[in-house]
Amino acid sequence: MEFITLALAKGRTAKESINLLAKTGIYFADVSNDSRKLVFHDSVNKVKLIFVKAVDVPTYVEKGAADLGIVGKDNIMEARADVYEILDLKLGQCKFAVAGFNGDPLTKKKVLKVASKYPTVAKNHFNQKGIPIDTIKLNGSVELAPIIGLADVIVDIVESGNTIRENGLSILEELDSISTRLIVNKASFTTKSERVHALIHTLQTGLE
Ligand SMILES: Nc1ncnc2c1ncn2[C@@H]1O[C@H](COP(=O)(O)OP(=O)(O)OP(=O)(O)O)[C@@H](O)[C@H]1O
Ligand SMILES: O=P(O)(O)OC[C@H]1O[C@H](OP(=O)(O)OP(=O)(O)O)[C@H](O)[C@@H]1O
Repeated sequence: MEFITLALAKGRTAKESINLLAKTGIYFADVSNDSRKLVFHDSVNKVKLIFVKAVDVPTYVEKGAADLGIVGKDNIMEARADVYEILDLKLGQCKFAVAGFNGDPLTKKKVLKVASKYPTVAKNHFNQKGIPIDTIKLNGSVELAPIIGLADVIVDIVESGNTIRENGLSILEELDSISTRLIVNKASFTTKSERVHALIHTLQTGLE
């Protein structure tokens, strides 16, 4: 039997994802927090696990470098990758929100300056509302942008709300709910149908 390749997002959801896989019997003996290793094998179930930066998982799966991927809905939406989104793994639950200073009307400015790690998501949202924006792509500490005057508002992830609160910002609009999803390469879904469906079924059972 050939190995099937699963791309797993590094970062805050990695440990829980690996625990979920282990619960279903897909087990990688040498995975450890301290290791810098990026490729692991479950030779019983013939699954090859590759550790990929979260933002890159949709690309690996769309291009067929991985048959399946485990990644946040935020990264799937931003990448607009042509993949199948199959399961909600219910990990990494948070939501997208527009945040800024309370009382700042969103439409006062001619062109709203929006800072985000997710410029495509931000553009889509404000396009739908007919509000013209300039996006400023940042890679972290996005909440700084309105404070420093780099942007009027941000589009970012909110979970506990602590980061927003502790930086004197408020949620101005709540957008999509986010959680970790299982995605599948479209060709693999057909050509490796048996293996892919078995893995989907295994994960589904683990979620129950
Ligand atoms: N505060 C949060 N609470 C819950 N889930 C979150 C939170 N922030 C991010 N996530 C989810 O976890 C995934 C991984 O987040 P993480 O911050 O580890 O990735 P990243 O932003 O790619 O990391 P890095 O900061 O190293 O670039 C995100 O894509 C998102 O789906
Ligand atoms: O509502 P909270 O529970 O405070 O979580 C939200 C924060 O978590 C994420 O940041 P992350 O920790 O990935 O740091 P970053 O600034 O480097 O993106 C996100 O971008 C928010 O800043």
